[in-house]
Amino acid sequence: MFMRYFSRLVSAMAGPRPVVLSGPSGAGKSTLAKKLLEEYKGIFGFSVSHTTRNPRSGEENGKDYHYVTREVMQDSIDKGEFIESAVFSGNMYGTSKASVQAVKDKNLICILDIDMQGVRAVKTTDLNPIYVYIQPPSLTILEKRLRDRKTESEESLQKRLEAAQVDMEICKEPGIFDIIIVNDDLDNAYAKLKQALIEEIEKVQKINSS
Ligand SMILES: Nc1ncnc2c1ncn2[C@@H]1O[C@H](COP(=O)(O)OP(=O)(O)OP(=O)(O)O)[C@@H](O)[C@H]1O
Ligand SMILES: Nc1nc2c(ncn2[C@@H]2O[C@H](COP(=O)(O)O)[C@@H](O)[C@H]2O)c(=O)[nH]1
Repeated sequence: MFMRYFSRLVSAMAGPRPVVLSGPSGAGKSTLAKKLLEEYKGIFGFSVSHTTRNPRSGEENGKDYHYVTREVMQDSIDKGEFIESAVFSGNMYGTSKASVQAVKDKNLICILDIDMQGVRAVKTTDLNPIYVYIQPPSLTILEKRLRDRKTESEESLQKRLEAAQVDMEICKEPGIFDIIIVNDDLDNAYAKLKQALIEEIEKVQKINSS
């Protein structure tokens, strides 16, 4: 009885579990994250990563990413300011401790959109997220979606497709992801994502209404 009460208290104090969205570039992670943030205002918060890549048209510094130089990013990593960092398609990306803390401070479910190297690194921390893998229906469809997005040079596109093939093998490792969602029809994929996160969503809704 006491132990049950104690473990509930500890889990309430820890706040909601974060959610990691991973999967190949172009699989639909940011599309799905944006839908969660839009539908559940005051429930989810986005961990704004740092990157050395250039902003795409329409992206905002501090909202989509913190855009920094390699020197600034490396210096922050060396100072221990990052939970994890990785080089993806020739650019540096990383999750700062401050970005996650800013979301946690508001008692929101923190969404991390990170690559497979980031997943491996987060697994060595005490963040305890729900790991969701967003899978494209096929590599052919992934390539079409990436090309249609018109954000990548041919070189970047090829690097991303190569990484996608590796990712799609790794994601089969037992226990690495809590759920794999095939993003074929967007509405179906989004419904599955919400279902996977319902416990955490209800936890925050309860806190907000009390
Ligand atoms: N279910 C879907 N059906 C058709 N197009 C989709 C679907 N989901 C996402 N898209 C489109 O595919 C493209 C890639 O999606 P998105 O940018 O969300 O991928 P991502 O996984 O966040 O990629 P990255 O890792 O490069 O940031 C976008 O143009 C998006 O509008
Ligand atoms: N390990 C990390 N990966 C990250 C982070 N932020 C984004 N990403 C991943 O990078 C690729 C490419 O993103 P894009 O915006 O250039 O298309 C994608 O797979 C993201 O998930 C991070 O902080 N750490």
